[in-house]
Amino acid sequence: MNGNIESGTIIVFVGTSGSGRKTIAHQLGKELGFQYVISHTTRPSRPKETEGKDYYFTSRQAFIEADIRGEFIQTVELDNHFYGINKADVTAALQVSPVIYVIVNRSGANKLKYEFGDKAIRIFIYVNKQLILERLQARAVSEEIIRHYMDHYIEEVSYRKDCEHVFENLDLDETKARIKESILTHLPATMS
Ligand SMILES: Nc1ncnc2c1ncn2[C@@H]1O[C@H](COP(=O)(O)OP(=O)(O)OP(=O)(O)O)[C@@H](O)[C@H]1O
Ligand SMILES: Nc1nc2c(ncn2[C@@H]2O[C@H](COP(=O)(O)O)[C@@H](O)[C@H]2O)c(=O)[nH]1
Repeated sequence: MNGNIESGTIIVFVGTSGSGRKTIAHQLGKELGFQYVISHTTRPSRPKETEGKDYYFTSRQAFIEADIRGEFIQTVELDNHFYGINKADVTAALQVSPVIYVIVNRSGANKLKYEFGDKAIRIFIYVNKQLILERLQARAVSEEIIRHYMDHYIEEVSYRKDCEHVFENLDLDETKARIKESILTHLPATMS
């Protein structure tokens, strides 16, 4: 393992935005007792998002200053907004649970793989572009967010070849069951 990251397993949920990553990650995290590491972001919060639950929403200046102090394990800039995972949040989460999880894009997944090595398990979740569009429209998501998801689709979907496990999320319960089974293969039997 690189850097000073303590030993522990990190489940990295990655994939195409709108494919159901958050739904699956949080439901499995709750079921299996994994601790979530909340990202920090400079993007404005969206309807129904809560500070300290979905993200830590922060100003651009505060984010940059924290980055200069070396507080982030990884950062990315997407559509003029910064996102990052704070090292102290990772440390704190690992004190609560030996298995933690994050939801990030491909560059974040790459960096976490580099830092955690074999202890990072990348779970790639996707559905086809048309299905994402239909799901977003059914939820009356804004045109701006839909465009944001669609713009990054090709870049994100091509990352699946690099991940430890890949899942198409058609039936939610079935996908969750398959992901759970895969995750458990990486953990001691006492955790199942
Ligand atoms: N298998 C499924 N079938 C139908 N709808 C689903 C399925 N899985 C998740 N959804 C729904 O799709 C929507 C998007 O899911 P979610 O927010 O979990 O996606 P995401 O990939 O985390 O997206 P984001 O990029 O916003 O983080 C939610 O309304 C969720 O309830
Ligand atoms: N590399 C990182 N990616 C992150 C982080 N937090 C969230 N994300 C990913 O960014 C996109 C856009 O998110 P949105 O909430 O604005 O739609 C999505 O793929 C997230 O999973 C992070 O800390 N690092």
